[in-house]
Amino acid sequence: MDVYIVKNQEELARRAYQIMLGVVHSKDNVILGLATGSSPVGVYDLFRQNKPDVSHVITVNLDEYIGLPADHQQSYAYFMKQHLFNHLKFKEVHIPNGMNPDHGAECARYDGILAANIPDLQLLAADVPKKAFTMGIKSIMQAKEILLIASGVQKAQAIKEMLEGKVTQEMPASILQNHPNVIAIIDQEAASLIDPTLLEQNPFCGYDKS
Ligand SMILES: N[C@@H]1[C@@H](O)[C@H](O)[C@@H](COP(=O)(O)O)O[C@@H]1O
Repeated sequence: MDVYIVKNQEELARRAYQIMLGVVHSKDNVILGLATGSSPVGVYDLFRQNKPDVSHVITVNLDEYIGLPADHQQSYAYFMKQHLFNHLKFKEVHIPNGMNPDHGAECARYDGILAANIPDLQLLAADVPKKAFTMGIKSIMQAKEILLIASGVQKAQAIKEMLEGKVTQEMPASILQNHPNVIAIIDQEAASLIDPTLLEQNPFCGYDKS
């Protein structure tokens, strides 16, 4: 895993955008796996501002709440439209259909697994469903390249465990230790608990002091 530590969320978004743009420009058919949540918002802002040609790019989102239609403001489909899909013309965009009553069929269709194991789901608003369709770890591990971004002190313990701990289901991101092509961009707050000797010993670790 190549780990880059950057100053703040703005720098993180800039670096992540550059890497994604490199992938977008690298060939005629590109498939991007995309997430929602707060982490990629700055990256999507840069896509909207710069409007690169993505007419050859297919996107596949990670997840969707079961029971929410795509036009519901809490749905991930709505989030993606607001932040990205209403502003750039992709070749195709794919998000699990939260309204498919046949969950097995929807999982099969999306090559994912039923009932997302999202640890903080109970912290979400009461009107948000407790279950989601999500891409499985196996599918994620089949990606040719994985870009992980993390910012803020609230991610520090998870980042430490992901990099330093053993590979375990309790810390799903730890499995990325076994993927051959991962770039992690982490801001200083999220990197604050990483053992400094790990950073010194790892030739792939970069530390951006700018
Ligand atoms: N559906 C999204 C996920 O795709 C995302 O990985 C997660 C992380 O959110 P954050 O970046 O806010 O930590 O949020 C939601 O659950």
